[in-house]
Amino acid sequence: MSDWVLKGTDVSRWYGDGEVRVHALNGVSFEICPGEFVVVLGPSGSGKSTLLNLLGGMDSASGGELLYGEKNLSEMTALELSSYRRDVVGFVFQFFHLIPTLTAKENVELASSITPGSRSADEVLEMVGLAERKEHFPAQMSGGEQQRVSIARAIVKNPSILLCDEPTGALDSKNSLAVVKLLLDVRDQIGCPVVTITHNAEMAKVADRVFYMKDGQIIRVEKNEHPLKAEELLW
Ligand SMILES: Nc1ncnc2c1ncn2[C@@H]1O[C@H](COP(=O)(O)OP(=O)(O)OP(=O)(O)O)[C@@H](O)[C@H]1O
Repeated sequence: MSDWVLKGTDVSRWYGDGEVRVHALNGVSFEICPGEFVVVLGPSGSGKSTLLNLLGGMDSASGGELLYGEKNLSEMTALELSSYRRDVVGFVFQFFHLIPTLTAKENVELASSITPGSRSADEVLEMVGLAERKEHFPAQMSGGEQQRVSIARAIVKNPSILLCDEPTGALDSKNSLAVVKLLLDVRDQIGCPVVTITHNAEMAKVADRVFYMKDGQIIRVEKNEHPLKAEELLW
């Protein structure tokens, strides 16, 4: 068994051609290891979302190799990539993206219904502390609660990797801390690695490793020997 879940070697993503070519990602190499919590930090335009989209199979690299097990994501067929997104990856977005006409439980069940081997919606809603609110619609819930539902929706599939794009970006400090704590709990209970983009450098203190990005490159990887607990953060 390999000691990584995803491994990128010289991964690039560019848009356009000739003089107008934009290098969103410029030859990055990295590994995402089992059970680790990775925070990706960097200024706007540094390539964070591009990297996350490649890891999630929502976009394909222009060059280099991105391996999940023995499979290069860039060489997968559309059908294989679709299964990868459905069965392997859990996504959490800044603005939750819940379906407004479905209850919390129905939002979660929609995800479990398309993925074989999923957990039960009741179980994961309990895990995220929303057992009492599962029949509520998104509009009847706070932003923090909606993000909890979106985390439940991501983990009900038993993902092999959880990807989060600014999961606290739309939340106040109290709810942000609760979401960080929940993501750490999820990592501990499900055991999947978590990769999260943030603009908040404080969040990096709970990470096992921090990827610092600039101009389409990972310019530094920092390993935290003693990651903080969510309760210790000064948000
Ligand atoms: N579809 C696209 N076509 C052309 N250029 C793009 C496209 N997507 C991203 N880019 C460019 O690639 C670079 C990296 O963008 P990316 O969204 O990955 O940065 P980011 O670090 O996530 O930024 P932010 O923090 O603002 O979300 C930027 O210069 C961006 O303008």
